[in-house]
Amino acid sequence: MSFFKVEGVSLHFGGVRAVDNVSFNVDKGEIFTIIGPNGAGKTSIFNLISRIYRPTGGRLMFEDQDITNVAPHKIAKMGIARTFQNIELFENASLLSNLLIGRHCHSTTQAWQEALFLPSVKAAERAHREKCEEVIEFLDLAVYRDTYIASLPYGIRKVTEIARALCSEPKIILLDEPSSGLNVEETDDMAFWIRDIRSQLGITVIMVEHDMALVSRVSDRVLALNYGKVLAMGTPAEVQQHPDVVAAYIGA
Ligand SMILES: Nc1ncnc2c1ncn2[C@@H]1O[C@H](COP(=O)(O)OP(=O)(O)OP(=O)(O)O)[C@@H](O)[C@H]1O
Repeated sequence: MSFFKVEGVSLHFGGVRAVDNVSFNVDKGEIFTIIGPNGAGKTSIFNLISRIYRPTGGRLMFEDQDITNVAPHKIAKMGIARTFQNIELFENASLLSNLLIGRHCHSTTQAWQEALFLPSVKAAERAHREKCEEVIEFLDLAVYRDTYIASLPYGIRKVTEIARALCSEPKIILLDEPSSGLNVEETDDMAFWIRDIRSQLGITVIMVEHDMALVSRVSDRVLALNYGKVLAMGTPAEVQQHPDVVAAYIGA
């Protein structure tokens, strides 16, 4: 069984080929990173996987199921969660409230049951809170649990976004530039979190990242894109030394 597969996927915006016939596989438990100069098509691939965009051609397979036409909310329910390049949290809510929102794809109770506050609703609520507390503990966020997002330092917000994605208990987490805006020490911590997400939680990581030191430290394999096309794929060292990749970055 192949875990996650992108097969000949394209995305065109008018005349712009943001993604042009791209194929790759990601194995279960892998840390797979997509790199490329600005405008290479990295975010477009994330938006295709999370179904924000519908591909112009090709298909996406997850655990041998064709997910090309699955609705975005169902993608989350199937076990694919993501973070965004520009943090997307509710600023005027506590860290814990933001995580509880991240659990909503697991909600099985109906509005009428919630209105009556039935025992099943109380049990579900307790389970949601327990999961959030587990994630808070895992990412060392307990001290910030009740703090409003607006009052949190940027680095903690980045970790909170990851926490929110983890609360949905994903099989794959898509991290869009996890180190952007972080200082050296915070980037160092981020490398540990990324590796722990894989090693301790068994979650597969697909990441878009510009910081090549971080890419080399954590990635099993790297895919390099330019102008929507695959330039190279392999270990971080193989891809970094690939002449087409070197040329793309020098020309960028
Ligand atoms: N909604 C859109 N409408 C039109 N063109 C778009 C749209 N989204 C992306 N593009 C174009 O598609 C190409 C790929 O963009 P994308 O954002 O995927 O690149 P990227 O590799 O993520 O870049 P960056 O590193 O700057 O975030 C670019 O030429 C971009 O201008």
